[in-house]
Amino acid sequence: MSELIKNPDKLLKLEDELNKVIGIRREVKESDLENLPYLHACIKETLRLHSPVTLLIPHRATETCQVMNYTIPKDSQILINTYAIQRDPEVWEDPSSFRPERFMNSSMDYQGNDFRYIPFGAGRRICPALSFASKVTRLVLASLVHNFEWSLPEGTKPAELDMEDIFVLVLDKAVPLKVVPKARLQTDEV
Ligand code: HEM
Repeated sequence: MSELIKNPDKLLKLEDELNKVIGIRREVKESDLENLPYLHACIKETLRLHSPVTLLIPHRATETCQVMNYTIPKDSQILINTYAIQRDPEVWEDPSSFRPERFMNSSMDYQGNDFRYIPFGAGRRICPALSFASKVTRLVLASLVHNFEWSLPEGTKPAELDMEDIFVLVLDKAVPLKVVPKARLQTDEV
């Protein structure tokens, strides 16, 4: 929500997709998700920039192994810095910008097959809730954007939003987002 409020053109694009696919007379359903590629791209881009588990869960090398030119001794503790990987300028164009479009018409997904993008980890210890989390985050974001118009409290400009992250157990927003909702659906369901 913070990135969308900060980038009103992206929010408009998402509202537009929701209006076209669902219309403004009913709420979003789980079965709509497969027809909302821009929504999915917004979630992927958010997980790239603001991956909650920035160093994955610590892993251990069960045997000495070679990774590129590095020898990893048996029993080393391994931390994978997804925060750095997913903002690496050698891999990502304009890495600090919120650009969901980079995931449109792209086969890159978060299933752990592409080490440039691993917000849920990879391999045997990949997040077991990947599929659940992917659906719930899309459903919640779609419902928030589809059911309400969002604006900032008077006097706050999108460009001034504080986007600093804070590292606790997972990465969180240092300054909570304050927004004002206004119902937009023309239905009695909300
Ligand atoms: C967007 C939401 C989520 C993200 C980005 C996420 C990400 C991750 C990551 C990066 C790992 C570590 C993988 C690794 O070290 O290779 C992990 C592990 C795990 N996640 Fe998630 N997760 C999310 C939601 C959830 C939810 C909702 C649950 C539970 C209902 C959950 C349960 C777990 C568990 C139990 C593990 C440990 C798996 C193991 O070590 O074998 N996650 N998750």
